Amino acid sequence: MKISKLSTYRVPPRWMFLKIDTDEGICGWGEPVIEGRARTVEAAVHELAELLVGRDPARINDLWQAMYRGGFYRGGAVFMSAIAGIDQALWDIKGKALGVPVYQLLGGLVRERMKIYSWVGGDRPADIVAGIQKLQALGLNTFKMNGTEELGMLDSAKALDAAVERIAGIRSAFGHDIEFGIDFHGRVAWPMAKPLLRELEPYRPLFVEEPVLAEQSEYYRRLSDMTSIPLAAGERMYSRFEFKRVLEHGGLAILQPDLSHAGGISECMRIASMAEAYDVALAPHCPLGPVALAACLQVDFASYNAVLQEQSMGIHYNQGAELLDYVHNGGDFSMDGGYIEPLPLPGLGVNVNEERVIEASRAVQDWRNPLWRHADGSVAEW
Ligand SMILES: O=C(O)[C@H](O)[C@@H](O)[C@@H](O)[C@H](O)CO
Ligand SMILES: [Mg+2]
Repeated sequence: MKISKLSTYRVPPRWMFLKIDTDEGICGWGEPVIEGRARTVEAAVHELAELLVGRDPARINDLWQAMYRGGFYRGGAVFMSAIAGIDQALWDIKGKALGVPVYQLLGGLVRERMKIYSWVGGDRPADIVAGIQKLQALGLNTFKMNGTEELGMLDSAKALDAAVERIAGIRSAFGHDIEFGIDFHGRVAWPMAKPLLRELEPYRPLFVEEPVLAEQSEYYRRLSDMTSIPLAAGERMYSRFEFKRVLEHGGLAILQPDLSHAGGISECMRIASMAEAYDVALAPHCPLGPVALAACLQVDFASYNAVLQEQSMGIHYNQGAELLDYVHNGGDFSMDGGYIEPLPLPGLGVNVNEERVIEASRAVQDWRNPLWRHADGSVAEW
């Protein structure tokens, strides 16, 4: 079998799908994208195609190494997202060619179902209690929300009180019948991370995500030493070579690699087992589409330390299309009771509605995250 063509489709809400065709009629799908930089990743995918067309798609490891090492420069969000989507599609082809779900090729199931969580509250966290009540009706009991709005490097007690009162309100509404993670989303700088974590301690969130920005990861250990709240990060780290340093330095209880940013299934399986060696849990990041989620689930079902899976159903970013709009087998992604079962179809387990993808790609707008500014006019972390 030989790779014959790579086609990319940027589609609403802010995703990109990659289709890899082969000379034997089997195709594979991937989801290479950096939210807000889809065209840049698209260019990277088509540059990498020069290494792939004419090659045997079964040789995933060699193709991965050639893409990663072959261009001298390596790593980073754009390049590793391009590799990630290509890797997903190669695993999809392999599974389809052998007639098995990818998790079978990764050693088989370690669990019967995978716990999922949903976003509530939007960019500026609001109406969280109502959001949780709506999803509780669907049987979900684990959620995530932004912890703050814009927050200055040195902000007021009032700003901290607003963040804490929001969380206190959740606990008074639901007690411990639900669990939730709080995403600091890179908005909290080192000077504010310590006081905010301390004030949130009594409400026992399941985790706090990106307590400081990934480029400040040397603080994870110091923050972890001063709080009992499990700290999580990983969506803005892009290979095992970055995760290695964070694991050695310590501080993170949960790694959140993104299957569409951190080199794909091949790389995230390696990151998962590195984390397990340090007794660190895995909770793949996935605010994206169905192919990215399917790739996450293949890793989740083959990784002992996978504990929680993000998915984008109802997320505030999904304007113009929803998680399952581009697939024929949406029923396989049932989340009743807050769990997903192994996807039954061979490959990644997604039956992509190609006609719908092509049609949607014709009228796509470029998505951009907002540029926030503080009251003094300086740029604020979004
Ligand atoms: O935890 C999450 O889902 C992420 O922080 C998410 O909000 C961002 O990755 C967003 O997709 C960037 O455009
Ligand atoms: Mg996050």
